[in-house]
Amino acid sequence: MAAQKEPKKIIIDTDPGIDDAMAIFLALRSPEVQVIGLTTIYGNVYTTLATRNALHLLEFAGRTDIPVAEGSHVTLTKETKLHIRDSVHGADGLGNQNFPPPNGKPLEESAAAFFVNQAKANRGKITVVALGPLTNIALAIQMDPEFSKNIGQIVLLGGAFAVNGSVNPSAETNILGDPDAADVVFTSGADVLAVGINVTQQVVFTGSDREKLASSKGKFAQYLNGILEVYFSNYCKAYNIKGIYLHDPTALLAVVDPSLVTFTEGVVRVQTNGITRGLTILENKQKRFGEVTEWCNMPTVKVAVTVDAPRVVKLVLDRLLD
Ligand SMILES: O=c1[nH]cnc2c1ncn2[C@@H]1O[C@H](CO)[C@@H](O)[C@H]1O
Repeated sequence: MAAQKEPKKIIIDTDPGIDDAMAIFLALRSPEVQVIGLTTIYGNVYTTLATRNALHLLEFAGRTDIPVAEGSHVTLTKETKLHIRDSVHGADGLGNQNFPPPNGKPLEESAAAFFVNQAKANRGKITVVALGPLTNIALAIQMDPEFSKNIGQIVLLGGAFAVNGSVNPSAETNILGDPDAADVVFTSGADVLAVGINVTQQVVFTGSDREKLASSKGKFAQYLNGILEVYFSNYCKAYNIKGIYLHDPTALLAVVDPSLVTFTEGVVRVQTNGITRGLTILENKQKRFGEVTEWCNMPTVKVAVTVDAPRVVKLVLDRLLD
């Protein structure tokens, strides 16, 4: 028998968030990964609520052994006017289900310090799965010049490569949340895989998939079926579809099983101002430009280009139904 591979140590940077909750439960149900911490960030909700929801989700899962480190309340440039997506996720971020407040507390350590210290203690062994704006990771990069070398990989849900954004035609939600932080992360030299909505919008979880959750007796399936109501109704209004895009779960599963996506490689820069603020531009190498550009001599990243959508949906159901 082949030797059992050691699970990948992951830290999930999250703004829970309905599809974040789905991704977190998938991680907890996947033997291929070991969740060593959650870090929180604003995005779908404000950071304080993200922390509360992260603690709540771990308590629901019976996994209070996993620490939560609270992240930044402001963007990298200290902006406080944040883009919060509570219309998509409900005012509480978790589908307006009136869950009780958690008993636990976050660590004293900030999310950025947690990243720096964990990466130092486990050189090259940690994968960050980033499901919200990239402020905490940019702060870790600024805090420790060795961080981008110490961290194993950063798999992030973000960007809209050559397709319209999700907030406006140019920008995807997480990148628009903190475009300056995203540009720092993309140009940091770390091993980055960006899973953008050009890929995740191919992964549709339909009403009949949701019915499978509803008829399952599993506690995760039941919980998710409840919080998904708000998410489905927003997608019906926004995209006129009877299904939802599995953004965060796809990024998480790309870590669990890297063969689910294919990727290309190149330099990515982020527009940080103007009407296209939040736009992610990948240099596709089809042309050697005659002049010096903002993409020249920058480290490359991986950008997902295809996904095996049926296999992602099947894996989601396999892991969540029982
Ligand atoms: O319809 C939407 N509009 C804005 N943000 C969304 C929507 N659906 C999900 N997300 C949130 O934004 C990221 C994907 O761009 C995901 O992290 C998800 O939690």
